[in-house]
Amino acid sequence: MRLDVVTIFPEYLEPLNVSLVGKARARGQLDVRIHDLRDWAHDKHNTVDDTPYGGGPGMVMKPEPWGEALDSVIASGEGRPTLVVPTPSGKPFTQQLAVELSEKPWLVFTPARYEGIDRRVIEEYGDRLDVREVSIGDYVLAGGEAPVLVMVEAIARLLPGVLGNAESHRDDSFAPGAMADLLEGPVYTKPPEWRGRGIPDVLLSGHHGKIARWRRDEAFRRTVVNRPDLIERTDPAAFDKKDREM
Ligand SMILES: COc1ccc2nc(C(=O)O)sc2c1
Repeated sequence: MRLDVVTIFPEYLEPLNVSLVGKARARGQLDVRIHDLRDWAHDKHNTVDDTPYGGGPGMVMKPEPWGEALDSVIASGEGRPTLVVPTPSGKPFTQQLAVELSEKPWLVFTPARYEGIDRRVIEEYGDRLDVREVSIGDYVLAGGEAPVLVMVEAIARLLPGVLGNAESHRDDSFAPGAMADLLEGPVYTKPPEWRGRGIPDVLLSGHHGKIARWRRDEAFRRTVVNRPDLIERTDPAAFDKKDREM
């Protein structure tokens, strides 16, 4: 997968050089290119914003630098990328969307600052590309760079060979399957006792069926407490089937 990010804060994307994404880049599984939008702002001050038509607070990102930047990025690759536009007014970023985007050959992210990007940019590229306007959640941020980091991690970990243990996907919170809409349950590791706290006996029993059932029950319990909204979405039949397999 190729992945481009156009931003006025390239340094904000430094975390894409480390850990899971950094290793995937080093292995050649991910081709990440970060571009400074100001390289396409040609006035003396590399201006990328201006006052909003119709008045109102703040500034709006000008269409010209974005148009030149996106034309340049798109011309530098093969085929047509999917444009991912982080915006508070976008559709929710979900695990399902992460899976869908992880199957695309080329993503271009356009994190905004100020009050957002002139609407005509989205319309211009929406005429020829698959454009996804996406929000990572209902809270107020100052720009789209942090959402890009979140989305890239969620997407990159789904790429073949990026996560060491293929099994790791299976029990992810929100991953497809009988645990599809349950949160992950508690996890434990050595030492067997820590500050007087031990390990649940079932995890030491070696009985895989009982362990699997305990983990599912704990996931269910945590979901009821923290995300009761997900319980309605869980298919009881999948549970019964899973019970029979354990
Ligand atoms: C000005 O650019 C912004 C501002 C807030 C914001 N919030 C996002 C989110 O995903 O919630 S993307 C985004 C972009």
